[in-house]
Amino acid sequence: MCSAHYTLCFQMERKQGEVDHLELELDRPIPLTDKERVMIQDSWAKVYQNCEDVGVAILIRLFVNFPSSKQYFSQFKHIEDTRELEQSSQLRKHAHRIMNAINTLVENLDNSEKMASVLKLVGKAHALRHNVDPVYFKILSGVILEVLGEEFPEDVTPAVGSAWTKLLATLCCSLKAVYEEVGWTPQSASTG
Ligand code: HEM
Repeated sequence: MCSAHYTLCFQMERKQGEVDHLELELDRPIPLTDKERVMIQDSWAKVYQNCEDVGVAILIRLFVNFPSSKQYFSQFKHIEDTRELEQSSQLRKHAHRIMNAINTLVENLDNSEKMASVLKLVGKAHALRHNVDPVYFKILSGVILEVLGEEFPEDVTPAVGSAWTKLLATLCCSLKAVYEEVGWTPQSASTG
């Protein structure tokens, strides 16, 4: 159900070949090289200067292209108007939280213990408190790659994009491992 749903969502946006490719890329964590760490940190410095706008743009893209991802947010799950969504304080707060968490990961690319502890907290909160299907982390990762590539074409070159794909694969795989550790099952989710 998980991966079928994911594929279905992505078919709205992408060609099947690209879906398979991205799904595969996000499915296995590959260690970053030193050069890739620098590429991520340099490009993130630019992105983080526009933290609020980029965070909101990412979430708007997620919620407009994949409306089922809104189901978890009590305050805007029924809102369809993009401008109204943009004004939602719950959305803006979550955008801020995501950007902060990514910032901590980027600042600690060479500290795997710190990265694991951040991702453990995020995974536990989403599995146990918010009951979010982990498929949405992959969907969000695809959206992040897309928005960064479009908004920062000079900084996010294909090589930089591929370094980011590796980092997001680590994020998705670590969160999946936390979900497994806490015994989350698709049946327990309300995927409405
Ligand atoms: C990189 C991915 C993400 C990060 C770093 C992140 C981060 C966070 C953090 C730090 C919180 C507060 C945690 C807490 O309740 O203690 C939070 C809350 C939440 N997140 Fe995420 N999140 C991510 C992706 C998602 C996705 C994909 C969804 C669902 C589609 C989601 C749904 C929620 C919901 C429903 C809440 C509670 C919101 C509220 O109470 O206002 N998150 N997130």
